[in-house]
Amino acid sequence: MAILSISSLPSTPTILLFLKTHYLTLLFTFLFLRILIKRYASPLRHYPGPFLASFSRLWKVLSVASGNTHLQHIALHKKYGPIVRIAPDEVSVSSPEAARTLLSAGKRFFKTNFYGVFPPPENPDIFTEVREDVHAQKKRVANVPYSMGAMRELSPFIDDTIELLAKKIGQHIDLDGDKTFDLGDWLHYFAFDVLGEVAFSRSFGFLDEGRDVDDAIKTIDNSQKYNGIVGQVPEVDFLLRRNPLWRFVPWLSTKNALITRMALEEMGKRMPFEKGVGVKGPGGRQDLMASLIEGHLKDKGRFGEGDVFAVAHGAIFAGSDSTASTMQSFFWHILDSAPVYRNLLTEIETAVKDGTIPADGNISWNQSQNLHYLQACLKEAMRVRPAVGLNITRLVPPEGAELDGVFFPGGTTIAANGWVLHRDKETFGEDADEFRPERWLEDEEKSKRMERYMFQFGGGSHLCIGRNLALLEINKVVPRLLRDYRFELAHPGRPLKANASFFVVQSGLEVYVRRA
Ligand code: HEM
Repeated sequence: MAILSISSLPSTPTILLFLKTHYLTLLFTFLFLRILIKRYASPLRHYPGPFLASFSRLWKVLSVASGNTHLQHIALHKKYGPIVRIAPDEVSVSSPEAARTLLSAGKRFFKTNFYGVFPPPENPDIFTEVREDVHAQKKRVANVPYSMGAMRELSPFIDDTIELLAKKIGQHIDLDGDKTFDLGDWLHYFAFDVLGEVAFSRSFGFLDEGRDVDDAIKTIDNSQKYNGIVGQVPEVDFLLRRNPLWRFVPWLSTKNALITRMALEEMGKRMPFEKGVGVKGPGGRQDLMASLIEGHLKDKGRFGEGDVFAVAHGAIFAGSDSTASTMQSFFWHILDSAPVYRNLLTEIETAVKDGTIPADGNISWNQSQNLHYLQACLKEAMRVRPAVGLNITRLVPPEGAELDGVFFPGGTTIAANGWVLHRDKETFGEDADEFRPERWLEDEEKSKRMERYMFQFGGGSHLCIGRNLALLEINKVVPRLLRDYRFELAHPGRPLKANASFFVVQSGLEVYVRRA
């Protein structure tokens, strides 16, 4: 047997010379091999999808950066079927049954690192906390102020905000009646001001000033764009926002943003928490911050001071664009369809005549629940245009798991997109792509089944904590506006502009408005 002597090995300078002269060939060979391994050595290799996605997460980054990832996912599933590979280790599923299992509490499909990119990085809140046990502890405290009972206590402050919105619409009619009115913007201001009242017993002043005060909406939207894109490659966050050098770039700091400032100011006013004095909002109001502080005082170890700030701050981030987007979708759809708008107005007018809802002033949650066609329109708007446009993602537990009869290996990321799930024909009917509120009123059993597969608020242990608040304010403001005003799209047939960053941020809901 020939023995290789040390002297026959290439010397270091020879290796360096080889690397220097062939580095490009080596680089391309390495990249080519990497592509082959990622694409073919993966247990997900059998699933179809875009070529780029089979070996790189770049497809996801580009998709989110385009702002159209929701529409791209609908198209992907139409082209490739129910399971599509959207990254080397990630598939998107279109089956609502699979999504139900994926989001079910106790099935151990935990959140991916995508969520960890959302601020504040130093103290995760309920949305961003990916450690399931820590999340459960925090959510137990935060669930209290978000219950429907607690929300209804705050109802008078939502009523005041509705009054202000109605007044502003009235002023527009008196001064500029023949000009268009951007209903979408005003609904956004409304959602923001409600959150200020609910969280801190203070209005943010958006409706008062009729503008995006301190560019708060813009700041959130820009932050969401960053979170959405970088969330696809979360490790990049350590080079950017989590990079200690980042905080020395003053214009990138969000410390001075209106919401952060207000949350910190309110916390400051109610300190020191230990004494339990002054914990409530002005006038002794039990607002979100007061409840969170009380939760902290009960168990400081599990719900720290940082959590009080993070959860209150997170409410504004998670609750404003989402609620605004939902109301914008609702109004656009009902105004885009003359028969739907006519039916809705007939229902409202009849309800006023028979006393189901009052002829003036605000409408209560219970009264609104009796407007069945309105409820159907709302569900249908949340079905065809859910406010979350990016994928909800979860990791398959290490031992692997089955979703709707298909086994996925441990560590696979599973993505589910509401825009895709809500278009499932088996569940919602052959015309699932269309906005048709009547589908909710045809058959009680069918309606219950559809309800089971609605994901506009997520599901399981991560079900949206703010859904009671969002539904309460929507159910109060929408029938009030429909009763008191008549709207007409300024650009009939023109779709809303929509950009999915995490929520679908929409614009272009311009209307003509007059008194009813
Ligand atoms: C119509 C309005 C809203 C919609 C459509 C909506 C939608 C959602 C969805 C789909 C999720 C699940 C995300 C996931 O698992 O990846 C979620 C979670 C969450 N939402 Fe909402 N949301 C709305 C309003 C609100 C409001 C008003 C607040 C707070 C004031 C809020 C706070 C949260 C929080 C904190 C979470 C994280 C819950 C958890 O992981 O346990 N949301 N929301």
